[in-house]
Parts: sequence; structure tokens; C-alpha cells
Amino acid sequence: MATGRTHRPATRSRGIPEATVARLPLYLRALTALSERSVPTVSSEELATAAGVNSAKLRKDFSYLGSYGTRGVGYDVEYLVYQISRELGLTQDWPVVIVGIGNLGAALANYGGFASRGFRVAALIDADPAMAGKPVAGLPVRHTDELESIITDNDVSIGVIATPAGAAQQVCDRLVAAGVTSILNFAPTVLSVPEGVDVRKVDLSIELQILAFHEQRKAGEETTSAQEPAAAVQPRSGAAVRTPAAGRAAGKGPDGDVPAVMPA
Ligand SMILES: NC(=O)c1ccc[n+]([C@@H]2O[C@H](COP(=O)([O-])OP(=O)(O)OC[C@H]3O[C@@H](n4cnc5c(N)ncnc54)[C@H](O)[C@@H]3O)[C@@H](O)[C@H]2O)c1
Repeated sequence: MATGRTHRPATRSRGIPEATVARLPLYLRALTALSERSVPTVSSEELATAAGVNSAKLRKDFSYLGSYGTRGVGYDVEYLVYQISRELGLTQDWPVVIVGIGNLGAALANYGGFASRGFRVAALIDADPAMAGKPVAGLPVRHTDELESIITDNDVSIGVIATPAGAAQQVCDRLVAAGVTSILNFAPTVLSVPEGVDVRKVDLSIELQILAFHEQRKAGEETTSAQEPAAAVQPRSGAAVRTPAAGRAAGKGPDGDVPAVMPA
């Protein structure tokens, strides 16, 4: 057993680094917005800004897809949407189950963004017998007794865990034993999974703690620069002074191109 990690090498078998894979959804979101506005082509700089990524990094990422754009024209928006969707496996339908239909599970079930991205909620599962059969987001909640048959009947490979932390490992084990090979875990606990099972963990409180760290650092920098003599903050020739305000104006945080969903 290994602990809650995404069991993949840093580079995928087809040669696309994990860091590039993690940025593909950011490009796809920006490209989908352009596509909805019927924008036919986009330059690497425009797309990089829209995705919140450095443009050199974007060009390198797209080279892994074999997409180089046309000089003076840029990238074909529709083709890139197709290429990235195909690379992410989004050109096929992915049935998912959500386990734990409390506040969070119900909110996730009601989120329209899954279906529009090719993720069909096949079932909502909860251990509370009082919830069985009650409709949430148009689906009747199913009891955990049915978990294994639901996974098999719907050929589910992706499970979302939104149970209390104390139940998450047991739910994870049952999902994996039934054939689930990818887990999105919202419970604040580290899951143990066998080789070949991918776990991604979403924890908004960790994101807030990271922001609090940077807020504290910014406050410290502001105090320091207010105390320093003017000469001490002069840049060397050509060097840009990066103030917190400049960072915000550029639309970047300390990790401007890092998605809020962290690897488990
Ligand atoms: N990742 C995040 O950012 C984030 C944000 C909010 C909440 N959470 C976490 O999500 C989880 C759910 O939070 P909530 O507010 O919806 O809680 P909740 O108490 O409203 O809902 C939990 C649900 O899980 C069900 N459940 C309990 N044991 C189960 C089991 N073994 N199998 C199936 N279902 C089971 C309960 O019946 C209940 O309906 C908690 O672990 C919470 O800490 C995470």
C-alpha cells in the first residue's frame, strides 16, 4: 500500500510532464471562453494571459501536444480545444459517483460544470438510510449497500469522496475493490491506495492557509520597505522591482499559474 499520492511518474508514458498535464485544464478553460465568443485564433501571449501562465511555458507545453501555432496568426482555437480535450480524455463520457451526500456532496451534485465537461454523475451514494431514495439534483440518493453494484453496472472508474474524514478510508477501499481507479477526495485525510490508483485531494482550508502565509509575508514586506531608506530598494540596472501591488496588477499571485486543486 502506498499513501495518498498520484502514482504516476513525473513524465507520462507519452512524454507529457505532469506539470504540463496540470496546466492543460487552465488552457482549456481559457480556450473554451474564447470559443464561446467565436474567436478563431489566439496568440500565445493572449492565451497565456487568459490562462494565467507564462507564455514561454505555454509554448513549451503545446510543443508536447505537437501544436506549434502559425507565425503571425497564432493558434487555431477550435483545434486546440479538441486537441487538449482529447489529451485529457474528455472526448469520452466519464461516469462518476459521489459518496457522502451532505452539504458538500449535494453542492457538488448540483454543480453543472461536471456534465458540461464530460463527467456524468452516475449515482449519489450515502450511508444514511433516511436519505435513500430522496432526490438530490434530480437523482435519487442510493444507499451504500448498493455501492459495488452501482460501480459495476455503470462501469464507473472515478469516485468522489465527500464523507466525514473518519469514513473516507473505508469508502475509498470499497470504491477501489469495486473497480474505481481514480479518486477525488474532499475529506481532510490522507488516503492509502494500491499502485495504479490515482488520488487527487481538494482542501480549501489548505489553500486559505497558503494565502494567509502570503498575506503575512506581504504585510512584512510592506513594513520592511516602509522602514528601509530609499536607496536600499533601488533596482540594479534593468531589474524590475516586484512589489505586491505590481504582482496583483499582473494578475499573478506568488504561484500565479498553479491551480487551486493540489495533488494528493
Ligand atoms: N475539501 C474541502 O475544501 C472541503 C470543504 C468542505 C467540507 N469538506 C469535507 O467534506 C466532507 C463532507 O462535509 P459536509 O459538510 O458535506 O458534511 P455532512 O455531515 O453534511 O455530510 C457528510 C455525509 O456523509 C455521509 N456519510 C457518513 N459516513 C458515510 C459512509 N461511510 N459512506 C457514505 N456516506 C457516509 C453522511 O450520512 C452525510 O450525509 C467532510 O469530510 C468535510 O471536512 C471539505
